[in-house]
Amino acid sequence: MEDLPGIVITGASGRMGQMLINTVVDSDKAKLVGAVEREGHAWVGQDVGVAMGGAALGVTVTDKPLEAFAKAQAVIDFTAPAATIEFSKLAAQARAVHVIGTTGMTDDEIAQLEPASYHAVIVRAGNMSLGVNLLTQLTKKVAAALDEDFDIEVIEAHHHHKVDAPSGTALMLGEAAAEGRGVNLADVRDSGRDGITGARKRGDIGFTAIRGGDIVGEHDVLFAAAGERIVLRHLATDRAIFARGALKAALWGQDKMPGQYDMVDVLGL
Ligand SMILES: NC(=O)C1=CN([C@@H]2O[C@H](COP(=O)(O)OP(=O)(O)OC[C@H]3O[C@@H](n4cnc5c(N)ncnc54)[C@H](O)[C@@H]3O)[C@@H](O)[C@H]2O)C=CC1
Ligand SMILES: O=C(O)C1=N[C@H](C(=O)O)C[C@H](O)C1
Repeated sequence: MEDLPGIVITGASGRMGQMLINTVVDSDKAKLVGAVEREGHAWVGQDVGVAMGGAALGVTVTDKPLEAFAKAQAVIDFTAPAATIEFSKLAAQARAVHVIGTTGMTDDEIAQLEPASYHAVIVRAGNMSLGVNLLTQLTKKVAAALDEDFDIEVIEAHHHHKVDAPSGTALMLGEAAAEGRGVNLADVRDSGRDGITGARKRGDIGFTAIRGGDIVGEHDVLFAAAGERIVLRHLATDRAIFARGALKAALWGQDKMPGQYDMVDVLGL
């Protein structure tokens, strides 16, 4: 037990934070050594197991991330963009692997992770599941095989609490489609149609976001041409798939050189 890699979970009270804590506690390959929440959060100072409504886990929720990271081999972070940028600096200081699931980061925010990656391993992906990462590879292949007679649309659906759109997964799938086509997503991205939009532009990659209820995460990549359609689909029904992927990434990163990686690297796809 003592030799197992120690993991800190940030955003401990969140939907993913709680799922990650349970996943690490249930694992025989890692141990939970820290739980971080934002300053002023009601859980700070409480045992994280008790705060979650269960038995004590011997880990007190803290709002001092560096103190927690210093005791860990990996930090698993599903929080918010500003917090993730700050955590990247602290995880690098502690030489801990930083697994980032946070989505909704701008290009400028993503660029701010680079200095940390000179000192520590960063694994970042908008979706940590095996199924979605496999779907990105399929999307790339299908997009490469078809020409612009096929309009590409990415349609995603999530629960009503989600704050960013399109989802990180939708953007991963859009990037994969653009790569297959040999174009830059930024040049062909069409998000948020509303009003008199004009006819669809040939070669564009469109995005539609649905928000409702407790949908965990659903993604379709639609290839639509005259007379036929292909739909590639992933349905997430349990957040455990993301937590399992994140833990796998934390363990995978233990013997890697500092740098930025993604789940395609971790899964060897
Ligand atoms: N990459 C993937 O596979 C997945 C990514 N996500 C992403 O993970 C993120 C979190 O999702 P949820 O858990 O649903 O959200 P949530 O809102 O339930 O949880 C976020 C947590 O982060 C905490 N937090 C925010 N700022 C903080 C700070 N400065 N220090 C410490 N804690 C802080 C909040 O208090 C909250 O507990 C989102 O960006 C979401 O899109 C979610 C599922 C899968
Ligand atoms: O916020 C979520 O819940 C999810 N976020 C990720 C995304 O933005 O794609 C992954 C998953 O779909 C759930």
